[in-house]
Amino acid sequence: MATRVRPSSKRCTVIGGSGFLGRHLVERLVDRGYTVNVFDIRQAYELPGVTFHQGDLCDKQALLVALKDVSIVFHCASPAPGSDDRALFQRVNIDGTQTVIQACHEAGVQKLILTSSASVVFEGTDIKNGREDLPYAKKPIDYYTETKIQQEKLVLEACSKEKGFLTVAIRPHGIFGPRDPQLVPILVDTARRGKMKFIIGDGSNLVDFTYVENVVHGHILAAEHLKADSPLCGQAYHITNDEPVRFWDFMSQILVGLGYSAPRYHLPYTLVYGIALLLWLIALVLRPLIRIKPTFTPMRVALAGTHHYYSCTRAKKDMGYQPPVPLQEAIVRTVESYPHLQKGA
Ligand SMILES: NC(=O)C1=CN([C@@H]2O[C@H](COP(=O)(O)OP(=O)(O)OC[C@H]3O[C@@H](n4cnc5c(N)ncnc54)[C@H](O)[C@@H]3O)[C@@H](O)[C@H]2O)C=CC1
Ligand SMILES: CC(C)=CCC[C@@H](C)[C@H]1CC[C@H]2C3=C(CC[C@]12C)[C@@]1(C)CCC(=O)C[C@@H]1CC3
Repeated sequence: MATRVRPSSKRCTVIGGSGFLGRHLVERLVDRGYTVNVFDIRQAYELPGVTFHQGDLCDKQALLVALKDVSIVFHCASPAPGSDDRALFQRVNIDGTQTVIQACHEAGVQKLILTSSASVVFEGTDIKNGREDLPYAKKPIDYYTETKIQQEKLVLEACSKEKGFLTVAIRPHGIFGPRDPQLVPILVDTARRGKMKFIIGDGSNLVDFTYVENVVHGHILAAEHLKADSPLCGQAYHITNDEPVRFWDFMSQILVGLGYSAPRYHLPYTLVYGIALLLWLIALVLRPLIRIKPTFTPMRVALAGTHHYYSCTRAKKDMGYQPPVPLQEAIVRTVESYPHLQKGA
């Protein structure tokens, strides 16, 4: 009689492993002696010891090939948050995550670690030291967040000790670091277009920005602590730098580090939010004729002008999380990693 071989606990697949976070995660897993498969719609790099599987996570048959003999799956794929394609978010983040769960069951995967987002509780108003038991946002700030909420619920509800399938969700916030295609490049682009002169509000709002290696550390700790008798099963965990910083101080440090001027002039939050909302509506109405992408979307204004920082107490208690890279060192490493974005480069 054929017996099913239990996959090694150090064989894993990273869905979204070609992305910013995914690639850092893959590199760290390889360093720690894991055998890694990457599943992604694109192959962005090559790495010895890593097997790439190119495919769409909505395609179960393609996924099953990448999940063969694997015990841990990290799911960190998502369309870019800036997209306004609602159907794409629904297809990938909700339907696709259902497909991932189904494929994990069929392939005999034991653990699924989802990259969620701390924004699942954010409605555009202040959150100070928010804990994981805050309710999900009733009015999420965009389609991305709306589908991240549904995605997290699907993954956490799928956790079943009886079936031997354990799940956990990691909620990072404002990830930054080398190779990030989003935060620093958008910031520099805005500065180069002369639009980084203004501070929205009084500039005292505190926000979490999380260095990518700390986010990776949180994912690996979660995978290694997730056991049938552990408190992690079916739970969500904030993973941040645990050093809330003034949003505008953080942005200014990056800008000045790259040779640009820090924003100086204050504008009232409600005025900027109102203008951003108006521009967004105009862009929506004109969409059949012309595609306009405003720099200051209501979502970015809300993120730039409110307090939103989160407590990591649960992750510290249940998995011994401490951010290995402090914020100041993380900023220095990040600035040094973008010589091509320096002013005048
Ligand atoms: N960047 C940030 O500040 C934050 C990100 N997150 C979450 O972290 C995760 C990773 O984000 P990033 O690395 O920043 O994004 P990224 O855009 O760099 O990486 C996402 C990867 O998913 C892949 N992908 C997209 N659709 C796919 C599909 N249908 N099938 C297979 N692969 C697909 C992309 O090709 C890409 O390589 C996402 O789930 C995101 O929601 C959460 C909080 C903050
Ligand atoms: C005002 C201005 C032009 C700022 C530029 C920086 C922004 C692009 C980032 C500041 C906070 C970031 C952030 C995210 C994306 C990039 C920023 C808006 C997320 C929306 C990415 C996806 C998430 O899950 C939550 C993040 C919150 C913070």
